[in-house]
Order: sequence, then C-alpha cells, then structure tokens
Amino acid sequence: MLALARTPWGIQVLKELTKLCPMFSCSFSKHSCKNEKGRFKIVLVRHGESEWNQKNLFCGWFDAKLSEKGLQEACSAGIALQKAKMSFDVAYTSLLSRAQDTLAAALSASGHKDIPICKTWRLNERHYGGLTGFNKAETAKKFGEEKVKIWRRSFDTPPPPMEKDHKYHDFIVNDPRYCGQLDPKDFPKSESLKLTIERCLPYWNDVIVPQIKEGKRILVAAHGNSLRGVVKHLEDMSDEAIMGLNLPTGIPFVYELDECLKPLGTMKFLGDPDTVKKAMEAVANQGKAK
Ligand SMILES: O=C(OP(=O)(O)O)[C@H](O)COP(=O)(O)O
Repeated sequence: MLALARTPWGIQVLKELTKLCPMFSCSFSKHSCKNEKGRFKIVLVRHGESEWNQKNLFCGWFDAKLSEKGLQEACSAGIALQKAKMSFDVAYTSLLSRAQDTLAAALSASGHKDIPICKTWRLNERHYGGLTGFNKAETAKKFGEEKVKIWRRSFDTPPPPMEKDHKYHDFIVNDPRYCGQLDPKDFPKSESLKLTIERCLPYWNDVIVPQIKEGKRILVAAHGNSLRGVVKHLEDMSDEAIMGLNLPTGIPFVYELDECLKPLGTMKFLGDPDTVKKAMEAVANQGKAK
C-alpha cells in the first residue's frame, strides 16, 4: 500500500478503492494525510476563573459562577480569537454555568452572533466526588501533597465518592439541568480522568468529529479535566504524560489536524507564552500545602 501511495496513479487507485470500500480509508489516509498541512482546525478553551477556582476549592460538578477576573479572561479570550481571525460555525460546551458563560462572553467579544451552541453533561468537569467544596491546599495539609496529586492528576485513581450526606450531593443530583440528559441512577459519585474520558469520548466521536469532518469551524468551551481528556485522546498521550498537563483558565488553544484528525503539532495557545507558562504552573501549584 505504501508503495502505491508513492505514485500519482497509485494515489488515484487508492482513492477509488477508498470510495468503494470505506475500510480502506483509515489505512490509506494515515499515509496520504501526512502531506496535508492543517486540513482541519479545532479551538478549545477552559472557562475563565470561577469563584471556586479563586478560593482554590475542588469544584467538579458544583455549578460555581465565573469570578470577575474569570469574566474578563473570557472576554480577552474572545478578543484573542478575533485577532487570530478565528470564525466559528458551531460551539460546544458543558452543562455548567462557568463554561457556558465563558463561551457566551468569548463569542460576543469575538463578534459572533447566533451560532448554534450545543450543551452536554458529557463535557462537564470531572466529578470530584467527596472532595467537592474542599480547599486544595488544606486537603494537602491534611492528607499530604502526594495524595492530593494522585487525586488531582493520576489517570485512573478516582477521588473518594460523594456520599448522599455530602453537603453538595442533593444540589447536584436534583439539578433540573440534567433532566432528560442524565438519569439520576447514572450520576457519577466521583470520576478519575479515565472515567471522565470514557463519558466524554462518545460525544467527541459521535457528535463533534463528524462536524469537524464536514469542515465546520468549532469552538469547545469546557473544563480543566474534561479538556485534558480530549487533549490526551487527540495527542495519544500516555497515562504518565497527561499527569504533567495543567490547563490555564480562559486562554484558547488551537490544534491543526490532518484528515485522520491527528494533530499536526502540539497545541498553540492564543496568548503570550510567558503568561501561559506562569498560569500553567499556578494551576499545578494549587495542590501544594503552602
Ligand atoms: O472544577 C475544576 O475544574 P474547572 O475549574 O476547570 O471546572 C476542578 O476543581 C479543577 O481542579 P484540578 O485542577 O485540581 O483538577
């Protein structure tokens, strides 16, 4: 197959075969797409700082609102998108206000009006279980920084479950926004990154990917960990490598993708590199005992 793909007539033959037999397309396009720079683009953004980010609390499915700084970050994200001449046909977000409000502010600041917005619990932040509402630094003092790092960044160790008597259990489970989207019996009690990816990817693959392949220009506004899951999937990162990724709030990042939807390079932030670096370090340090 590789030999065929090296000649123009061979490529034509492979294209015809692909039309006749879609199974051919994956292995063929793995070779052909290498030369196609930037066939698709997708822009992702973690919401702006929330009131609970500001207080350094584990948030997860609690519906914290944007802080004033977070709203400013969302507007700046929109201005950065406009400066980069990014236009969008459709946007995706979670069911949580901090992501939806970031999306609305960024779209408005970048001059977008009335583009369709799809909201799904599958892009929600990972569920932080029994840690929801706890201060990260105090939790590190109590349980040790290593334990908190495992809860925050390990791939498959979920935080302790949220029991029915947890302060925020009823707020979350009885929240009407989930009606018709998520059956009460299916609510997570806590999620590792692995579990977050398992509920996020079906939506990515079944809803977002077909839109990308249709050539739609897409913006996704979601959360630190739901987006880490998307990044891990896109970049095919190892369970160890993803531990080191800390996404900053409110700074959009762009992937150019080949026709197999594989990144043609690493993520490109629409922000000053030094600011991005410092913001990432600050997120990593949130779990220090101080
Ligand atoms: O709710 C959260 O993420 P979000 O602010 O991106 O929605 C988490 O509290 C982020 O915490 P982490 O960075 O310790 O995983």
